[in-house]
Amino acid sequence: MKGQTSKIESIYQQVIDRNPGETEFHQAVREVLDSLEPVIMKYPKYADHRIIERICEPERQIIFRVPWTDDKGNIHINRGFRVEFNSALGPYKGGLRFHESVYLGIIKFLGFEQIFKNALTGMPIGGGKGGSDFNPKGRSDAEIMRFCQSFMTELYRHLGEYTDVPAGDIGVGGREIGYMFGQYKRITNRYEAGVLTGKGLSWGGSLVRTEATGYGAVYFVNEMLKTKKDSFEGKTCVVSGSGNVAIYTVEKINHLGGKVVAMSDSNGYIYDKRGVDLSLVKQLKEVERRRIKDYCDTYKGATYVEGGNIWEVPCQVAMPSATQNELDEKDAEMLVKNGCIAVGEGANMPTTPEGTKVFLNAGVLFGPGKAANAGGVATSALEMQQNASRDSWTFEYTEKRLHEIMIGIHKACYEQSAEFGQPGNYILGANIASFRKVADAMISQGLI
Ligand SMILES: NC(=O)C1=CN([C@@H]2O[C@H](COP(=O)(O)OP(=O)(O)OC[C@H]3O[C@@H](n4cnc5c(N)ncnc54)[C@H](OP(=O)(O)O)[C@@H]3O)[C@@H](O)[C@H]2O)C=CC1
Ligand SMILES: N=C(CCC(=O)O)C(=O)O
Repeated sequence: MKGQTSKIESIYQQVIDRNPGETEFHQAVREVLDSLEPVIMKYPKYADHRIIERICEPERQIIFRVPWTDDKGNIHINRGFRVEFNSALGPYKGGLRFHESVYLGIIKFLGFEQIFKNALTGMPIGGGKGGSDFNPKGRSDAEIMRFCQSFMTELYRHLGEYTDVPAGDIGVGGREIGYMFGQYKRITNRYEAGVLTGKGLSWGGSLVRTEATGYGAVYFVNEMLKTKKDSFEGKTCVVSGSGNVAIYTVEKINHLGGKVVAMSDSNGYIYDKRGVDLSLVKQLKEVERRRIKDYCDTYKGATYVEGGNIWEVPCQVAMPSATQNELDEKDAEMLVKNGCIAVGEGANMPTTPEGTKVFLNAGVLFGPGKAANAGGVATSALEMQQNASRDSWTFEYTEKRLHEIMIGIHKACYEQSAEFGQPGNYILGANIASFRKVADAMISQGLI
């Protein structure tokens, strides 16, 4: 065992040395590698083929300039990224993030996570991610359109339904996907519906895709609760964020009898002890693109805490659905003290390693993002399937498929955690189940 530990340690050190300063990428790699020692012991073939070293190195990293003009005619220059991380299981598949904090390290953490998340879905999709340091907040539709057109004018040459298929993430929703799809179609002169997912419903989009990540995260947590003969019924919940993932996490919690008392955005959080009025949050966020604090203009009984930490709100189920490393060790200790029994990561890597340790040591049911939030990309793959067969399914059928996929992910994670001696450790189970799938495909496809 000692030999394998030092082997994995030296691989991790190599990743740090080769990718200096990319701390979020290092963190994502560390979490997976920490699960792999028993796998390498049991199946030495993965070490023989140096699979871990190969999986930690992206197949391709694309960086490009994105010039655009604002409504006053001023010129702006942003940087675009697409990391095509691993295509062992299918075309690169993963979102695009438009946020001022984006740099290569963020895209590589997201792309690395995506490899394993996509593998867990059981769908034929590889892992990739992209985006830009462009901040869409406060920009007009016309400015967003011009940015998206410029971004796609460079990226299109790397995309294709059988090559690389982007979708949304932070700052990229239906509006942005529409503008990028239009530019792709104009340049290529092809209606290649499967090249982007999250499309509009009237032109190739899939029902349930908007709801999928949030619904799926709740389905996953519900499966964890069922192992303890429990459910969302009557549970007080907190959901961070108020974007696509957060909104539909709240919706499905409400469907299952839970009550969400707090939501947030990057300026602060609202608390409504009666349960957040989701229709108002949708109006504020999806239609008017306003701040969550405006919720209190309508509901005087609700409170808004500017710059507040949402994890100070007592709850039984916490669903971090905003961004990476938003929930740290102190937050986890506070949640456990206040009676939290389950956590579902709707966001990608929202809990710090120290926070995760607190939850695991306290016996909290913990659903890691690569498993819990896989419903979004799974439904993207269902969109690709519909596009490929020029078909469009009903909401009920698509949601049933999504639910079955999430039940399957939970089962695979639980079984692998039990096989490797830690039943209910979903981090271990998710990492091992997904790694083995990707690694076996990589071995079959030769040294490429
Ligand atoms: N969209 C998808 O299909 C999937 C998304 N995810 C992950 O879910 C998370 C949310 O994504 P999504 O809902 O699509 O994005 P949205 O842009 O729709 O919403 C993001 C939400 O998180 C908040 N937020 C973003 N950055 C920060 C920050 N640095 N600090 C505090 N709050 C922040 C935003 O607040 P504000 O408006 O103030 O910026 C907003 O409320 C991300 O981690 C994403 O990677 C995971 C799987 C699928
Ligand atoms: N942003 C997403 C969705 C990716 C996709 O639907 O291709 C994610 O899984 O993190």
